[in-house]
Amino acid sequence: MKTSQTFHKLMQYVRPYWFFLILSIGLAVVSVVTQLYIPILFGQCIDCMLSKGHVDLVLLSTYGTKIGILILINAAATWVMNVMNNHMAYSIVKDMRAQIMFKIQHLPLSFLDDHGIGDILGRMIADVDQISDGLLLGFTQLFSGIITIVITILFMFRIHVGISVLIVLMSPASFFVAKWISKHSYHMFQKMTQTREQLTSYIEEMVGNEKIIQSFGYGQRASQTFQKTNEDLQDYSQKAIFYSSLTNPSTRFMNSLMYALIVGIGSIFILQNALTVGSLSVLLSYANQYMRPFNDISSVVTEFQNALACANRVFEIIDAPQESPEEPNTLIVNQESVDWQDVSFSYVPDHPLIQHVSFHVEPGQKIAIVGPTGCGKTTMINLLMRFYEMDEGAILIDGTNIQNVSRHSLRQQFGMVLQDTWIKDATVRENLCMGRSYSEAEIEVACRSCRSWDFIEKMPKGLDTKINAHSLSQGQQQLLCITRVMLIKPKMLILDEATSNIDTRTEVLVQQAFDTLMKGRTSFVIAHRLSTIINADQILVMKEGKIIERGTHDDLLAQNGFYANLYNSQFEQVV
Ligand SMILES: Nc1ncnc2c1ncn2[C@@H]1O[C@H](COP(=O)(O)OP(=O)(O)OP(=O)(O)O)[C@@H](O)[C@H]1O
Repeated sequence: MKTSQTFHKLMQYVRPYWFFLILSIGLAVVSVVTQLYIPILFGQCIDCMLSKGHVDLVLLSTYGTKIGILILINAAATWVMNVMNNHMAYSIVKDMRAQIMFKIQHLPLSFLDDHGIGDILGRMIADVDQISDGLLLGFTQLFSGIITIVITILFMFRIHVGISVLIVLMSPASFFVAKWISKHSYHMFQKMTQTREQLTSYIEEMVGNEKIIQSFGYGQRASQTFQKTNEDLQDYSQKAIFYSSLTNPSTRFMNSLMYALIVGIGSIFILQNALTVGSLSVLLSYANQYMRPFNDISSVVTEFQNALACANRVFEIIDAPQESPEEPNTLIVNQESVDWQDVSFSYVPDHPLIQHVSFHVEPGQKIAIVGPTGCGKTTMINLLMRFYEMDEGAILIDGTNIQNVSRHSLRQQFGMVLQDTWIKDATVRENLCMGRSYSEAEIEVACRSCRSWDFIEKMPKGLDTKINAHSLSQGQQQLLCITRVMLIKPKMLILDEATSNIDTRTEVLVQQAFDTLMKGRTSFVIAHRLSTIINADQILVMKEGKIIERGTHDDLLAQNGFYANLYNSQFEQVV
């Protein structure tokens, strides 16, 4: 997106706060006018001091009082303006984060899969903070800076046209120096933001998987990669700061040159009686006031450019195409029969994955999907739940095409227990109920039937014990997740069996809990251990996205094909 487009989009977030913006600009005018009038009064004070022993004290005290009042008005206006600006900047940032959060919930899963959590976190937290800093600086310094420049020119020209023209002509020099520097720093700020993003993702990945890293002895390699990215970040940050820190000294140098020139030329005008000493002091003070916003604006521009780079990344999320609009129809399920009709799908165009898959599931049947890793088992579930939309074919539930009903009503029919358990930092009860209300008896029955009551009962406060993912074993987490689904009483089930990292005794419990849950429900089971699906009504054997064999366990063993091989090899391993 072009910088002007990003700026325009950013301004749309400012629009709801137009009242505060106008108030802030009004207060900036008051602050600038009072600030500029004070030097005039000081100049008049100087001209009251005619010579040694000749001071007009009455006039001096009148000017003194006026100066005092103006200082008070200036302080009050500046303070209220800052409060307004803070309110605007933080409100805009709040709106932006809310919109990103909303958007994330409506983005297709493919966007989240492609970008990763670290990247999205970085955009939502660090980038939005940077936008807030840029906006705050923009509101506080850009507006008052521009107003200062305009009003100072008017005040200066009233005092002496010649010197005012000199000041106005010389001022762009320092501005262009600053602009040249900020162009270079923008590039570095962009690299700095990208690298910071990489670092966030990397830390998140490494800390989240610390146990695996330790067990593989990958720590040193991980540290080296971390160190390289960390050093890059240091390098880009230092370069960005190096360029941007050049702005102030170089513009100040240009200003000092101009200051010296005004004093030289001004003294000639005083000698010719065309200017008083007081007026020259006012002009010098104005030259200073006039140049300050240029210096401020140049550093604001640098900061604002950084904010625009971040805004660009934030808008990439906000503007990303949403999931296709929801169908108004609701899926009503009575029988729970499922039909897959010639379904094909690929994540990447021209790389077909699921190819012409068709099968029929009778109500209440248990369907097991087996096959080597990467054959597309999880993808089948992604299509059934419409996390991804199929390219061809149709899936019908009780004769209704799932494409023609709302995703929400489709997903409501299913209870899912996945390998990755999700335990909130909350009480056992909150983890089980997930915002719904159940009676104490309902919870206990569900817990008992799903074999989780034994360990919940032993907890210090039972259902009201606070838990998190680290305070429970993998098996206990699984049992809680199964109980959670049991409480919802879904019509159909999707189970991704996670029996690999739990002990044999708990595995038996989990299996019993799964069996209880599946009783009478149409269930899709992604099976990793074939011993757990021997009693499935239909086993679909997948290879490279196609169903290559199907039937019951006994049918498939009798076929003595791929499944029989797979089963025998697992069985041999166990023996
Ligand atoms: N979001 C994605 N974008 C692109 N390719 C993907 C995506 N998700 C999965 N794949 C690829 O699709 C193929 C099938 O993945 P899938 O997760 O369905 O396999 P699986 O049979 O469930 O494997 P496993 O048994 O290891 O869980 C794999 O080659 C995988 O790399």
